[in-house]
Amino acid sequence: MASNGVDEQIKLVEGPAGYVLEDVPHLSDYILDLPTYPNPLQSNAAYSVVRQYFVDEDDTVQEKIVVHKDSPRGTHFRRAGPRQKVYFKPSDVRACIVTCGGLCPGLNTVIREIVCGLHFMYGVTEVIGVDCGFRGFYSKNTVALTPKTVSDIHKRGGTILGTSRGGHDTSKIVDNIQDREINQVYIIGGDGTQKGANAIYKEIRRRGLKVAVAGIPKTIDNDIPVIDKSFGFDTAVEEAQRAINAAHVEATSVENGIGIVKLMGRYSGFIAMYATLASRDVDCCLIPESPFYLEGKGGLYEFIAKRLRENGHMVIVIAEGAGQDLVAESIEQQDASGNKLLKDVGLWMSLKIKEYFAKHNVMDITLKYIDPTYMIRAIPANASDNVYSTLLAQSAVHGAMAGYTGFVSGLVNGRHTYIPFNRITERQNKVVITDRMWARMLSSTNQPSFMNPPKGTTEFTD
Ligand SMILES: Nc1ncnc2c1ncn2[C@@H]1O[C@H](COP(=O)(O)OP(=O)(O)OP(=O)(O)O)[C@@H](O)[C@H]1O
Ligand SMILES: O=P(O)(O)OC[C@H]1O[C@](O)(CO)[C@@H](O)[C@@H]1O
Ligand SMILES: [Mg+2]
Repeated sequence: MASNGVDEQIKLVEGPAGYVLEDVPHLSDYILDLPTYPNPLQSNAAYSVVRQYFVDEDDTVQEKIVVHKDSPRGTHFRRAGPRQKVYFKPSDVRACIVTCGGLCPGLNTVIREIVCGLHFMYGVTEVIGVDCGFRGFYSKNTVALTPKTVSDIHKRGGTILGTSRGGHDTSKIVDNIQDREINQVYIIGGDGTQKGANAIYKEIRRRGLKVAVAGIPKTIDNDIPVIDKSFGFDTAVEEAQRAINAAHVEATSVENGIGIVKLMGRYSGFIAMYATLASRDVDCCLIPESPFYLEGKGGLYEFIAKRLRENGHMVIVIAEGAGQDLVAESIEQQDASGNKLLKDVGLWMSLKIKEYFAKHNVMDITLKYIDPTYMIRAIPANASDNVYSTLLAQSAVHGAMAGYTGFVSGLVNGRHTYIPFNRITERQNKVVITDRMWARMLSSTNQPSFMNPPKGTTEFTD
């Protein structure tokens, strides 16, 4: 095994033909002579009939599956799933679960399936929930979680544990983990949360504790890299259809009707792009990754006037992070986690359009602005996200029981894997506007590319 020796977390294993495994840490990397136990699943009636239920230690999943005949084999991740041996005696396990960051459909499903997976697959009975995010470790009481208490929570939106932004104090959190004799920590949250989880893992390792830290990436914006998509994303896109439909009905019911829908997406426009593609009623989709301008040739005002003349109505979907540089602002504000607080670009754009059409006497318009922001994330997961969340949770449980730590459970090319924290926190996933998906979206709306703002007009102001 080759380790780069720079960061104890990065474990690289190289093989023939350019094969690289970006492996995840294991408790045995820093604690010697750990005892192992046979996996209780071997005698579980549901699983023992499955041939090859246990994952081979050497199974890995390739990151890039489109290759040429001479391509190197490239990066791989460890395949998730149950191992023959586990590193925890079930009766010794004391697990905890925490949810942090914004809400996302499926959070309760993940909580439920960690509790039920630990209980029914491994016979673990001690699972506690941390109240209200990271700060709950040191400022709140915990709640006992049993299969009974979580049995129907997947039907509810939100998180039964509560969530928060800010309040991450690594040493206080790890002190608390130590004091409560917790030895498995399941951390559900987005990019910020997983950075926090990484810090917790590193501190636990520095103290030499036998505590497995497993992350389950959560982001409604789909902005976590490497993984195929995040749980809850499908549900959010589906719910966004209701707002787009409403905007379309409003716009088509009047002369020169314009419906504007603002959707979530702080830095990444995935929800807006997929919701637009799914709907086919959208005339223009604006996302943070693709700057646009209002005035002049090729600008938004010109396009709106053209569409209204052609069709008599139009629908615009705008991601909340789009066009932020257009919205005049003096003081930049942040939330408790340090995330930039955004201006309401949907409202701003609605006012600008109304003002422009009135001032220039272009035509009489009727504009309705719909902001379903929190409605698309405060709902229970749909069927597909429920199944997906279940498998992510079960993978995390299998990984922690097998002694892996410092990892997130994630889907890569349709297979469940364990990915080291650093790989998902080092950058954000964004819509690549030179990729085919954005081109498909453009061809569905036939909107301007906004690539060539006319000279003389201020590029990003009106
Ligand atoms: N770099 C960091 N190191 C340690 N903790 C962090 C870091 N960034 C954020 N956190 C903590 O993680 C938690 C959640 O962070 P944040 O509010 O940014 O949400 P998130 O996990 O990114 O989810 P989302 O943005 O999808 O809603 C907060 O408690 C915050 O203090
Ligand atoms: O208002 P809150 O709860 O901070 O959450 C808003 C943010 O959360 C996100 O959904 C990410 O989870 C962003 O798209 C959005 O800007
Ligand atoms: Mg975030």
